[in-house]
Amino acid sequence: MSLVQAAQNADSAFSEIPIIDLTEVSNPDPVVQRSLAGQVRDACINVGFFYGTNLRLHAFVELEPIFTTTSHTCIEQLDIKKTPNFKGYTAVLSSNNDPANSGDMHEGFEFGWEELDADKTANDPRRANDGVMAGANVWPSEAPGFREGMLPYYHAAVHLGKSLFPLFALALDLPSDFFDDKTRNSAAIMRALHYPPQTGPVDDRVIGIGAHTDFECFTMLWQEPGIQALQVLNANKKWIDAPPIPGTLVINLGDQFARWTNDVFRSTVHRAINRSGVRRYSIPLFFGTDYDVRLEPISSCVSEERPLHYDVVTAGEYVKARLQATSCYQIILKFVFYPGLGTTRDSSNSRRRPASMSTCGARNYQITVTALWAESILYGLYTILFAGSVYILAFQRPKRSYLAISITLYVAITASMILRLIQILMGPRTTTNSYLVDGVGYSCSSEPQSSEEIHEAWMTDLTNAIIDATNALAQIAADGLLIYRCFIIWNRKRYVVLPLATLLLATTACNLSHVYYDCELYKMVDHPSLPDTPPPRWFQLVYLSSAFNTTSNALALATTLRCSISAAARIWWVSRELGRNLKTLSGNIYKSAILMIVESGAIFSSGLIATLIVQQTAPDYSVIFTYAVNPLLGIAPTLIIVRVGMGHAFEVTHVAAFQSTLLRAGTWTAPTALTLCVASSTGSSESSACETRAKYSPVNQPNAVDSSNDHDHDTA
Ligand SMILES: O=C(O)CCC(=O)C(=O)O
Ligand SMILES: [Fe+2]
Repeated sequence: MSLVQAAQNADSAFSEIPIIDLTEVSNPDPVVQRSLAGQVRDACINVGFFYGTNLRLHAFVELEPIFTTTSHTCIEQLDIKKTPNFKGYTAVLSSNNDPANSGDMHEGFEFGWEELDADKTANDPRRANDGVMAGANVWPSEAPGFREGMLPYYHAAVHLGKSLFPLFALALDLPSDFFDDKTRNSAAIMRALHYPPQTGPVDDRVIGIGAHTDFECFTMLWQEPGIQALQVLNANKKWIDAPPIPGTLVINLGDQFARWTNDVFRSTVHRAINRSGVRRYSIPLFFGTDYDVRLEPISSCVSEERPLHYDVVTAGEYVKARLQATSCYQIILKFVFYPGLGTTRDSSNSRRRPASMSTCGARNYQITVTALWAESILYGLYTILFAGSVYILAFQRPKRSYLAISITLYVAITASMILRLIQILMGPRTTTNSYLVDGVGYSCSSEPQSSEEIHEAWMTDLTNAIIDATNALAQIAADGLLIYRCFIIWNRKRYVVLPLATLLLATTACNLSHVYYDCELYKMVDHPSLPDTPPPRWFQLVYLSSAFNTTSNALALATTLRCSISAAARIWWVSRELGRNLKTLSGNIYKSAILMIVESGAIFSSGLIATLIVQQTAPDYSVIFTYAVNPLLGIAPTLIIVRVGMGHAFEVTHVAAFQSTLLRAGTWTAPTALTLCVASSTGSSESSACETRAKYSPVNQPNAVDSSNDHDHDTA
């Protein structure tokens, strides 16, 4: 009978799970293999589950310490939501396998391939291809025996799992080595699960593990003897018990096989409820193909009467989408801080110390209040500076554009501060009941969010979108000014500012994309029929928004830093040359340093760098820096604007005449083409320009300078 015919005639109203003796699983005799494959084929087509007996695999793993002795602080550090690769600890109720349910009543610990000698795994090139799971396992430091106990069992189970693939291949009328090149990297994930007992009336929406299918090729499940919990759904929608049978493993098919076989092999729905009155342990090993393998249907499983059931995706894409939908159930909020740098994750899965859940509750509130204080104090200083800039520039018509930049910056930064304040005042639960990892806010409690919390989360997402837009505007104004100043300081050399302008353009494009995806996110959560579990598009949007935010932050930092370095370098060089040649600057080193810091916008770049460092080293406190850096974005350019207004700004103008004057006077020794003058920036301050020159010129010949070249080049 063909596979398609067998599937059409399948009898899936089973009342028990078949048992297959796998003693001979490694016997190469084709007759033995075919007989075994026949039994496997029947079980896979009709039930999707079977018990394997005589496996010579001994799971004796002591799970007690990991779930009872290990301290909560230790284990919470390894929360799966804080690791970048879905490995680590899952708390009770923090995953949800059945979208109709409210959370799974189990906790678990998840890990993947690792050599017993951990150093070997780190350098194993085969592991580079582990898709969403790529990256090291995490192990609880307080239970060192856990790793040593689990890994030998893991290796033995993976070995056994590999030996089952030829049987599945033969069962599908394929050559026995069909899966060899698709299972080179053992995409095998093991979970140690602990089910607390559920006694008394049990809410059907909160059970051990809700109804689900597994997502890999097949699962090999060890169950603690003597405790019934696992149930399998038959075609009559009846739950059939699959009790533990000593010496066996339950083997069930997952969605990868269902996709590959166009549902000829069944990925059967199952669940677990521990009503035994005592806690229960189980250890599933989810065995998939390599993540880059495309789940293309086997041709013998597709026909006219059985058309294609699924789109083709890679195993990695499929597993990732399912993992996200299951384990991120609690993520409702999305915060992105400016300038951010709220998210600094690089996409290469590099591990960083996550913000810990210890910032939840009152502590988070305290940190937020401290951050607000820091921001307010700096904002106060900024306001004084801004008022000063308006006072100085209000009557200087040629400098109207400086005044416009100062006002734009102040309005944008004030708006973002006010919005942030509104966000905090309107979202007290969010402030006290969430923690941040990589720019995504998580609820601290494992309870599903109340409608008030969800409402607050919407508000947060909305205000975030607006704050991001105002920050984008402030960024353009601030960086635009810095770049323009560089242009002036570098004597209008285009090659200096063109790369900076390109960087600013790229930053703006990323910022706008970031705002766009924030708005899309808001639109999505604002929908009246928001599903309990975030749909895949939600994750896509969070990912895109975060990716653009990270990129724009990186570009903004690059732009600001390059501007600061270019300006500071030029100022330093010019001052040094002056000092060396005119020999009167030695007393002004201090002044030059201040000049370099203020006029290069280094105050802001230093703030950004400090924020990044704190995010990496003490992420719990990074909020304080993230808030404080906001007014700095205004302070740095406004300081420059004030100096320009007062006629003290550093200008390197085209004063060949000055140089030649000095040369003529025999005081100029630099062989370079340095053309410089420290002067004020307006035509009206001509005298102060000359004074400055006079001060720097030992021969005191200001009148010899051709002032016609010396008029303000800076009438932006
Ligand atoms: O623990 C069990 O019995 C079932 C576990 C399971 O189905 C799973 O983790 O996918
Ligand atoms: Fe399962």
